[in-house]
This record gives sequence, C-alpha cells and structure tokens, in this order.
Amino acid sequence: MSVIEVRGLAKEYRGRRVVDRFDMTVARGDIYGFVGKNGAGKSTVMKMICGVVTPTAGEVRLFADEAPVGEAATGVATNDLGRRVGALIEEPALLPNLSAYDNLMAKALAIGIVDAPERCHEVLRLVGLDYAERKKARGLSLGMKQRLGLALALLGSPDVLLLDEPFNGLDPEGTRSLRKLLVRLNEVFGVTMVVSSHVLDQLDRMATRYGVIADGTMVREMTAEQVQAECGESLRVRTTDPARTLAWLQEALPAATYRVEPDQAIIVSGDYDTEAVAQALKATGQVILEFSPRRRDLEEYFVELMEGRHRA
Ligand SMILES: Nc1ncnc2c1ncn2[C@@H]1O[C@H](COP(=O)(O)OP(=O)(O)OP(=O)(O)O)[C@@H](O)[C@H]1O
Repeated sequence: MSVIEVRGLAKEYRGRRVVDRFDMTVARGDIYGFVGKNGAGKSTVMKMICGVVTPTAGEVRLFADEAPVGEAATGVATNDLGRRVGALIEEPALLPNLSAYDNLMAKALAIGIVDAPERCHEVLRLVGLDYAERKKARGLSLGMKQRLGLALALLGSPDVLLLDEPFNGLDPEGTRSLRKLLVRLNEVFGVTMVVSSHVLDQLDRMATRYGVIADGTMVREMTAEQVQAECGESLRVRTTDPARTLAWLQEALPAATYRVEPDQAIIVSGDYDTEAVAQALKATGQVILEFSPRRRDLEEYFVELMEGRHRA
C-alpha cells in the first residue's frame, strides 16, 4: 500500500482528454520526480490528487496505507486532507496587499491551526523568509513568492507535498537552497513529495523515484537506482543475428542487463565487463556490425522516454 495511489485517472476539458488512463504509485518517504513536457498533464494530475480539480474518471487514493483492512478507499476523512496534503501548484495564490506573515495568518486561521502566530513564524524561518515577513506579497521577488507559497503549503505540517515546478524563476543559489530545504523536509520530517520539474539535474540530486508522463498518460515509473543503471555506462552491440547473439550473451554473462532497441541493437548495461562481452561475441562467430560503449545523460534518457511513446 502506498501514500498516493492513482488508477485510471482521466480529465476532459471541453471534450478533450488531457489526462487519460493515468496510473501513479507514490510510496511513503519518496521524493517522486514527476517528469513530462509542457502540456503533458502534470499540473492537472497534481490538482486532481489534491482535490482542486474533479477527475472525469478514475480513482485517487490517499493514505491508503493507513486504512485498516476492509475500510473505505480513502484512509482519512476529507476534512483532514487540506492539512495532510500541502500543495504548491502553478503560481502561489497570494493576497498581494497583505504581508508575507499576514498571508500565512489568513490561511492558518482558515484551516484552524492551533498557535497560529507561532506556526507562521516557524514556517517563515523554515523557508528562510523570516527577514521579509512584513513585506507585502506584491513586493516580493519571484523566488520569495515561491518560498512563501511553500510556507503556505507547509502550514498544516503536511505528510505529503505536491510541488509543481518549484524551481521556476529561481537563480542557481535559490535553486540549490530550495533543493536542500526539500531534502531536509523529507529526511528530518519524513515528508513525502511529488515534485514536477524541468530542472532534471536538481531532480537527479533528490528524487528516489520517477514517473514520466506523455500526452496525459504515465509512460513509465522507476526507482532512482533503475534510472542510474540505465543512464550509466552501456555497450551498444549489433550483429547479423541479434536473437542468437542475445541468447548467447544472456547465457555467457547472466549478471548483465540486456535491452533490445527498435533497430535490433542490443544494449548491455549493469554488471558487465567490456572485454568479457567482446570475447563472448567473438565466440558466436557472427559478424559484428557495431560495438560501441556509450553513456546516456539523464536529459537524453527522459527525452527518449517521453518521445518513445509516440513511436509505439
Ligand atoms: N482549465 C483548463 N481548461 C482547458 N484546458 C486545460 C485546463 N487546464 C489545463 N488544460 C490543458 O490540459 C493540458 C495539460 O495541461 P497541464 O497544465 O496539466 O500540463 P503540464 O504538464 O503541467 O504543463 P506545464 O509544464 O506547461 O505546466 C494542456 O493542453 C492544457 O492546455
């Protein structure tokens, strides 16, 4: 059982399906990197998870891992969800004429936080905005607005945070410090997060699991270890008889991982030794058309995944 389980989710706007047959599984403690091109449907999925958009079809189960066996689908009462799930999706909804602190107080009172002033100061300190608490929201920089948006999402001490492009508009230093803050929230307070981002090198430093969305459908979910294995060193091998070569290699070097590309090239990755592969290939007696070591970077890998679906 997982903290977030999404099954067969769909959303239609004026007859157009922007999310379709979408499945997602987020485990407790994950930092889930949610990757997809512009318009792929990330924000819409996140809005459906936190309940601000109603799905056309499908199911979102939150905290199902806490529900006693045989209980209702959603593990917690709906009025608790506002606190247990914090979200920063698109622009934070700020009241421009109120100070950073008063923006927080307005929400704290609305959701019934006990010791609201203390909690507001606490989250301002946590996101590093305490020095600007009296500044009006309209006068804050984009980075400061993002931080205030995060502070608003953190007010209810949520177990789950949904963050849509949180690094948008931040300079390198702001990006780095936000990433560190998110990792700290995850490690120290055990907050589970879904983070959509185009900034793959930041996700790479924090994500424990990934999901790739294309055209509103989940293309693939995988752990950070799987991504590392597939992005690490690999060998691309083509011979005149790929099926026989694959069977031969799998028998000779069973510890390695094999994948066949659309042009019948065999990709050898994981636990392998280049020389051992070369020798095994020589022993097949086949003509070797290609034997090339390569290294895929994260960006290239995700672009392949996002586009692979279109070729399928
Ligand atoms: N309220 C709405 N009414 C009509 N169409 C919408 C609405 N919200 C989103 N869409 C459409 O749904 C599709 C998915 O949008 P969404 O914002 O979820 O994508 P995204 O992956 O978050 O993209 P981005 O990274 O650009 O924000 C887009 O084609 C968008 O135009």
